Amino acid sequence: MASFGLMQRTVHCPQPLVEERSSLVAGCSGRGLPVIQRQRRGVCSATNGVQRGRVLRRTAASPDVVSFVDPNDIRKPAAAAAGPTVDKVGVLLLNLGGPEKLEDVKPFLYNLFADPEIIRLPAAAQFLQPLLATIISTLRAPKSAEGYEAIGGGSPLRRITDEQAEALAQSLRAKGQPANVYVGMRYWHPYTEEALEHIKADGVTRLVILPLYPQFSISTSGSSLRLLESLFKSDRALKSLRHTVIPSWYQRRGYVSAMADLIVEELRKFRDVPSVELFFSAHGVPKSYVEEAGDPYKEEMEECVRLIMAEVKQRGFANTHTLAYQSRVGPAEWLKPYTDESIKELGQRGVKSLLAVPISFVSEHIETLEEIDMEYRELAEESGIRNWGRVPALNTNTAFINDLADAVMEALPYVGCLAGPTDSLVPLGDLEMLLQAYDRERRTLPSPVVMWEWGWTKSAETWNGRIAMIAIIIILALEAASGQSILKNLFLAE
Ligand SMILES: C=CC1=C(C)c2cc3[nH]c(cc4nc(cc5[nH]c(cc1n2)c(C)c5CCC(=O)O)C(CCC(=O)O)=C4C)c(C)c3C=C
Ligand SMILES: [Fe+2]
Repeated sequence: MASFGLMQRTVHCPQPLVEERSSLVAGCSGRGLPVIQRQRRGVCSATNGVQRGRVLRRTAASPDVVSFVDPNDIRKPAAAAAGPTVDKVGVLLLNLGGPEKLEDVKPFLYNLFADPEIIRLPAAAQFLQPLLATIISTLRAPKSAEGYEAIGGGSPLRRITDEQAEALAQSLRAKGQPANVYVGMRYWHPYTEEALEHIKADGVTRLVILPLYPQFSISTSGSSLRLLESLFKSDRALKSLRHTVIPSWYQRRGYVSAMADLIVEELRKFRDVPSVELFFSAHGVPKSYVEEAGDPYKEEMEECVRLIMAEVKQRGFANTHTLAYQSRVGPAEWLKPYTDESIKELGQRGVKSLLAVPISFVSEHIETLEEIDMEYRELAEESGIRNWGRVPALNTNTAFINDLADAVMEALPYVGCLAGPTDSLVPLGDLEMLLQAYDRERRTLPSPVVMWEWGWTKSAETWNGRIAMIAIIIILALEAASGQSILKNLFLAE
């Protein structure tokens, strides 16, 4: 596995470092300042206490959170740096976005497949990305549209995310921390760019960036953060906006407990509760993201499930569980076990009752409403599973939203602590650091959709790109001539 230094070795953390906590509580004064947090509970992921010159330290807000601090990166505390300006707090919720009407499906898919974090081509072939995105979105659109039609003609994601934003603003107000909450979607309206325009127009002075994905993945939070980084770099006003990022929060007690509440509530609806298999279905990612680029997603997912199961057990339920990965797109290998294969296998093993728990996402969306509720439910029935249940997404669950509000308040003291004349999104290279932790070399990833990686030298890479381009032109020409879709079977394999 390449370039995944932060996650490679773990050391057990001693008890909270009390002296350091107090200096950090006081609004980032002291020697070094807390920045992006690679969070672990009980166990910290660290090499040996120092990571590329950065000191690992517990944060004030969360004693079980470890921050990376570069002792050379000392800037003024946020309060002092703010001067006399009126403090206006903003929270930017990052999400994926979804087509609201059937006509939106194709352009939405184009945006998704044009994202280099979804299909990362070799350098020499990057100019092909728009062409590929056009081809793939055109081929995928009918199948996707069928799914969106089955759930009422569009994605509920925008509505639910807006409701979450409103609920979060209310919760923050109730906790004595008023804030404007903005929604920035990656692939559909309201786009991240639009949210940033509002943030500037409203005169926000401190911004907390909160991806609505509990676990970090290159393809989700990573993609949104990379986009933000480039937008911040190219805008003078944004460059000086003090901000911090909460990269993932799957291990927060409030989130884990809210998930356990929902699971237990659904479990109790079964007649024979102990026999129910808890079936965590996570969104998949290509295996190469994890194994070649060091995406922490799989590790965070497994830990998340472990924490939720521990909480469920503590509440007196000793049910067995399975974690599987759904929604594979294209022919490349994704994280295993696949949800469909797992369901069949459970059926063969004689499981008769199954409670599906969607785990990668906190809103209802096409993959819960169509894939799980319709496709997997049918498959479960065919596999002999007679009793089926599904845990709802958290949406605006009060305990969950209150926990997000706590996360924002815990992050606020760190906003802008290290902001200085730097180009990086989070103070002084910490987005860089976060992204480098899994993706230092920005290696070419075998695309989830098409693959032609067989070179390993610069010139081979160039030739791969050229050959790929020629191949695509030939395929397009053949398609045009024959009127038949040659690529279709590839992309619609799932
Ligand atoms: C092709 C690669 C894809 C990767 C990698 C991927 C990762 C990933 N996605 C989510 C959450 C969502 N995905 C949604 C839609 C969606 N995602 C892909 C492809 C990849 N996702 C496609 C092609 C689509 C469109 C729908 C379809 O055709 O299947 C959505 C939006 C759902 C909605 O209601 O509109 C979400 C949410 C996660 C969490 C994730 C990796 C961890
Ligand atoms: Fe997806």
